[in-house]
Amino acid sequence: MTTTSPGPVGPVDSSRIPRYAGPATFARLPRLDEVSRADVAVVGVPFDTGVSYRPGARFGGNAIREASRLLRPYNPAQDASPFALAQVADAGDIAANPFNIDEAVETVEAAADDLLDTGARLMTLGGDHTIALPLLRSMAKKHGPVALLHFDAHLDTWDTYFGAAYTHGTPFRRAVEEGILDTSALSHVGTRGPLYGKKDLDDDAKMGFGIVTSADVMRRGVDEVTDQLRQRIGDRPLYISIDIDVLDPAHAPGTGTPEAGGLTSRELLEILRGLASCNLISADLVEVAPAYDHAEITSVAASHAAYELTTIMSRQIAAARG
Ligand SMILES: N=C(N)NCCCC(=O)O
Ligand SMILES: [Zn+2]
Ligand SMILES: [Zn+2]
Repeated sequence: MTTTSPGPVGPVDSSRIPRYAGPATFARLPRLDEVSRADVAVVGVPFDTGVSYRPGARFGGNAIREASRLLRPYNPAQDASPFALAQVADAGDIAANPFNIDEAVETVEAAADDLLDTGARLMTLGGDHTIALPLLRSMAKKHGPVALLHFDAHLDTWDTYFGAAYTHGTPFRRAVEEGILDTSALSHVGTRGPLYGKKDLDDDAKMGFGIVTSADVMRRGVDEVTDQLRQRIGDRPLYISIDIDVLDPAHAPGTGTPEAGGLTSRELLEILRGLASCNLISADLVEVAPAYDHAEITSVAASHAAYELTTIMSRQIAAARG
């Protein structure tokens, strides 16, 4: 006897229920507890105790959910209906201790482990960049050391702040030290802005990172840059971490450590689309701080970036299923 599976539960139909009605989930998708399991779990991490300047990214995930109400089910840029190809669901938030960074890092890692154990890929909505470390630990337990594509104005490979090892400026140095990254495939994209000294760049290069600066994207163009990134990544398991401050403050004012001269949202979305053939195991999008936003500029851009990443993962899940 053959049983026909009902297929993925998609978003609320905005032609029947106005898109501004009801509590927000990412893209109006079902909650994880409303479906039996998810291929892609969108999960929030409301945590911002690791920031060095403006706080507020603890509210980022919910701001992105609110801004994502306008996402529609068909993605023409990738010719795909991501929420029909795979079950994407909103897994709610990981409750991380705001008064104890070490404990919060452990909580995020354990929660990510639990979600990965169900076979889901993660689309994590931050939160500040500290959370990339426990997420990468969890990825490495499942996949071994992973390739990293890091979109950010900042290197985030600094050593410590005020003696603290776990901060939003230090996750990738910790990750390299812990051996959880594949150091033959590490790239920063969108880097710019003043540093503490030239040594920041020397240290970063010694860790294995290649840099595509924000100015490189402008001079060389999206296609050439994306080709280069694809070649460096190959077919390795890839984790993408997007700090929304990779965008120019004109495109993302709502963030904690803004730097002038960044990418446009169009450039970011096009680079992401160009990575659709990579083996994307999970991704995060961090540092949206809605108190500094205007008219949801930042959270709309973030919701679209998360939509492209989700589309890439859904397509790959569907392709692997055959
Ligand atoms: N990860 C982000 N957004 N920023 C890191 C900036 C670290 C600093 O204050 O030098
Ligand atoms: Zn940054
Ligand atoms: Zn960052």
